[in-house]
This record gives sequence, structure tokens and C-alpha cells, in this order.
Amino acid sequence: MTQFNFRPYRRRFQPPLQTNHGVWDVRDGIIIRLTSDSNVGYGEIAPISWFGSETVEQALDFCRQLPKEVSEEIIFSIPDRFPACQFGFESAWEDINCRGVQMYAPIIPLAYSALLPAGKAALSTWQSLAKDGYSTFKWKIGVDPIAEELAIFHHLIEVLPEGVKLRLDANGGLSYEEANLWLYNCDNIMAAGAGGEIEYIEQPLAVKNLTEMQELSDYYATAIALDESVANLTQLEACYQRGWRGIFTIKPSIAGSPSRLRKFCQERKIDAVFSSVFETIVGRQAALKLAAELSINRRAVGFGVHHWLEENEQTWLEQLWQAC
Ligand SMILES: O=C(O)CCC(=O)c1ccccc1C(=O)O
Ligand SMILES: [Mg+2]
Repeated sequence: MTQFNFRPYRRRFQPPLQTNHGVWDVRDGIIIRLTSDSNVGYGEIAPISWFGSETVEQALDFCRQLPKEVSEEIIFSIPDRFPACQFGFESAWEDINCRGVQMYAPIIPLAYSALLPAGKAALSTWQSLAKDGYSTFKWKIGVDPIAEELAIFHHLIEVLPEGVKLRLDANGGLSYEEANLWLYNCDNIMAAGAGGEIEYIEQPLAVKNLTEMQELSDYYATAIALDESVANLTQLEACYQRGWRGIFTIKPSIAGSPSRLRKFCQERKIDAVFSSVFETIVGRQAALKLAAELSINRRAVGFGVHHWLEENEQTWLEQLWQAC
């Protein structure tokens, strides 16, 4: 029999994050613990409802209605409307049952991508991140007026050293005209040669505009990565079915069942970029394990270090568990 416990948590971003959806300053989630005999396994539920996952409240209700003892059957039959719960429970299950065992492919170190602050702060931030060893950066666009962002972008890509890659993430916030303008600028810059290299534009248009993103990806040389469009396994499968063969951003913590994700990636051999949802070390480790197994193109993972008010993560987690 496996005992189940959970703890809700809240962490504060320091500084807050800015995206096309506005400012994000707190991360709410749930840490779960499974205990059987002498073994213990941890998992994390870290939803992002504006990305289409369940809300934290829905995940909490789901946890509250579960019995104190859970079975493999319960864990592997969580409904698809709780993708973050599927991830949390299944990874805790793997943690408890596969601890210390090399179950899957050997873990090969991956390169990491770091998130730059939106706006012109990017220009004065990348240097110290480059010193820390990052050579791939992601910059949020669709935050400020396009003319301003394009001017900053031209500057940024010029000053980035050779071998450095830049990802632009619009979070679905561009109009069709704006997306064309961005891609046109990217193609021109790359044709003329700049310091840095543009790796791709992530989710230029809203989820409903897949056909238009397909058109843009056929027309321009600059690559497009889907993100919001493929937030969970159901969407991932649907976009693949509809013919998308560009880049897929995968956020394992909200994608759903890790075993199904594994199967999908191995069968379809998709060009995947694995990325965080600003989970704690618990979800991060489970997500990075999947990334190491499944990123065949070895693209940098979007798991750059983030700053939180609670500095020491391990201590913070232990305290979270001891409290209550
Ligand atoms: O992907 C990365 O490099 C960092 C993570 C990231 O950008 C992100 C994190 C949480 C929610 C949404 C997003 C996003 O890619 O839009
Ligand atoms: Mg994104």
C-alpha cells in the first residue's frame, strides 16, 4: 500500500516576470509525497492555468478527494483534464519505484537556455548570464510596442557573440502582420549576418491560428516553435496529426502523463525543446530527466536558473514539509 500526502506551496519571483499576459509574481503549486514500506517518493503539481492546464484550486480539490492510500491504478488513470496532476503523481510513482535505478537512457548533460528580462533590460543582462556559461537566451516579445522591441532586438542580435543563440517568445501575442514583420526582420538579419543566431520564434500567434503559423513556417527561413499550442499531450498529438513538423516546446510539468509523453516522443521523433514552468527542484528533476531521455536534437533546455525570494530551495522544501 502507498500512502499519499500533499502540501500546497507559494513562492515569490524575484524580480517578477513579464510576459504578453502581464506580470507574474507568485508561483503556487503542490508537492506530493508517496510512502510505501521504507521508500518515499516526491512529485510536484505546478499548473499554469493561463496555458490551459488545470488551476491550482482544481488540483488541490483533486488531491483532497483522493484516499490516504493510493494504488498504481489510481495514479495511472487520472483524467486528462488534470495534466499537471498526471505529471506530479506519475513522477512521484517513478521516484518511489525507480529510485537509484538507471531505468532509461543514460543522462547526457544538456545545454541550458536562460531567460532574459523583457524590454531593453535584456541588453544589460545577457553579459553576466554569458559569464555564467549560458550560450542560448530567450527574450519575451509582444510586451512593448513592436517598433521599440524591433529596435532593441536589432541591437541585441548585433552585440551577441558568435555562437550565441537567441529565442524570441511572443506567448501567442502577435497579430498576423506583426508576426510577418518579426519573421521578415529575422530572415534579413540572418541573411546579412549578425553576431548572434536566431534559433526560432516561439508561439507567434494564438492557439487557434495553427494554419497561419504553418503558413509562416513554410514561408520564412526563421524557424517557429509551438508552445501554448502544444501545452498538453492531447494538443501535442493533434498538432502532429495536423501536420506540424516544426519545433515543439514541451513543458513536461503540464504536458500530462510522463509515460505517454515518452511514448509519443520516441515514436514520432519530434524536434523538441524542453522547458520549465518555474517549478521547484522536485518537478524540475523529473522534467529534466525526461528532457535528457527525449531531446534527440539536444536543443538547449529552457531551465535556466530563476530567482526566488526563498533562496535556499532545499531548506525551503524541508520546512514546507515540516510545517503543518
Ligand atoms: O522556456 C523557457 O526557456 C523558460 C520558461 C518559459 O519561458 C515559460 C515558463 C512558464 C510559463 C511559460 C513560459 C513560456 O515559454 O512561455
Ligand atoms: Mg513560450
